[in-house]
Amino acid sequence: MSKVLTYAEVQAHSVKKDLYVVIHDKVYDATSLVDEHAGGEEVLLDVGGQDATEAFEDVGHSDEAREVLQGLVIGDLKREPGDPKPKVSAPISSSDRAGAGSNSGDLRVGLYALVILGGAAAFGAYKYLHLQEGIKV
Ligand code: HEM
Repeated sequence: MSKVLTYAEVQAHSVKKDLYVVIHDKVYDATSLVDEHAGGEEVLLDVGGQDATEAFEDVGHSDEAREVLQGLVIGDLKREPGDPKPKVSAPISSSDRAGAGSNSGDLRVGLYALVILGGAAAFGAYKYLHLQEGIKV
């Protein structure tokens, strides 16, 4: 049973004994987590009743942490005009990563070409200089 909460409703739960956070526009009840959180209670209290997406993602939480998160979901956030904007526009999905991968693949091919051409040029220069030295002697 998934609820829809407004940002104002989430903000009303910002104390240790009643702590909601928003991550990727879903609302989580982090109350039970406060005492067990490996990152400490302070960081959770800091984002209590607010959008914690950026803080959560910046830490680079493990898949296990994401599973814990799934167990805490209570509903979806309904953004209303005037509410704070999403901190991070979209979760980094595997398809995004694949896209980035192919881009860096292109870049890598370019870099290889550069290294090979650079090597060839250096070899040519070396040979040329050697030849000149040879003529001088
Ligand atoms: C309600 C959502 C959250 C859940 C379910 C959660 C869960 C966890 C878990 C399971 C770990 C252990 C390491 C891992 O598996 O990645 C962890 C570590 C950590 N978390 Fe969170 N966390 C949440 C929110 C936050 C937020 C908002 C912050 C803010 C900065 C934060 C900061 C940290 C830090 C700094 C660590 C690393 C601790 C260490 O490696 O010593 N977490 N969290």
